[in-house]
Amino acid sequence: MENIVEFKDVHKSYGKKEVLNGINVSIPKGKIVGLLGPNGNGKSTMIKLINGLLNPTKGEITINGMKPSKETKKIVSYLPEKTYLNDWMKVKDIIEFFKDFYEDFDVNRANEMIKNLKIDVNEKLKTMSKGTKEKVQLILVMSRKASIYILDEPIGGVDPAARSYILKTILTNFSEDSTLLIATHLISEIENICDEVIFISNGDIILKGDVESIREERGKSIDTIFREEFRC
Ligand SMILES: Nc1ncnc2c1ncn2[C@@H]1O[C@H](COP(=O)(O)OP(=O)(O)OP(=O)(O)O)[C@@H](O)[C@H]1O
Repeated sequence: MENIVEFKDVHKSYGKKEVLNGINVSIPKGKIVGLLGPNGNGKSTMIKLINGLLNPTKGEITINGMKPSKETKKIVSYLPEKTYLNDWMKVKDIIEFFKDFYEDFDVNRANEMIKNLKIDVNEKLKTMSKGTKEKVQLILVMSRKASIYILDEPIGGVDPAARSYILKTILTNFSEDSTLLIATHLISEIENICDEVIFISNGDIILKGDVESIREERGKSIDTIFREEFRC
């Protein structure tokens, strides 16, 4: 199976603190992959490394065979944990901004989702609730025709009804030759859309595999396995 992202012996330290301890993992093309782990275990660090926002202390990361660079940014659609958008912008201005900035941005797809979620295009991000802001950002990211979508905690602030709509929308828009990597704590919500899961614990990958096979082998849901593995 072809892989879109590969981590080869990737270490990452912040000062003296090592937070990734030599990660070897690959993300296959065409799959929806859940990156799961408790707070502070290295999920965002892995995602920032893929996006070239951080450099590994040791080891190598490739996306479609290329190191993270300007070229790889063209094929990666990334939803960061914290917004980088200007608060004073209206939804319609942000859509224009994305249209100008990304060649692969599908305005019609964005407008349709905005309409279905009853978001006012004249509202500024500044005055929106946390959940609505999250919805807007997710819509923008999912409206690109990218090779890989990377979502860092995308639906934490969104109410359950909108969550189902959003997950459904992700699936509807998802083309079979693209890949989705989703880091989240909301495992029960996403386990039914994931093909594969990766568990990260203290900077090590402790479980990786096909969701169906893991469930069958252990006779438990991914959510239950997670709760057992990371019991406080
Ligand atoms: N800029 C930084 N400087 C120092 N330490 C950092 C920095 N960023 C992250 N860390 C530390 O690295 C570890 C991993 O953090 P990371 O954000 O990757 O975890 P996470 O699994 O994404 O957590 P969460 O689920 O809470 O977002 C944590 O102990 C965190 O405190």
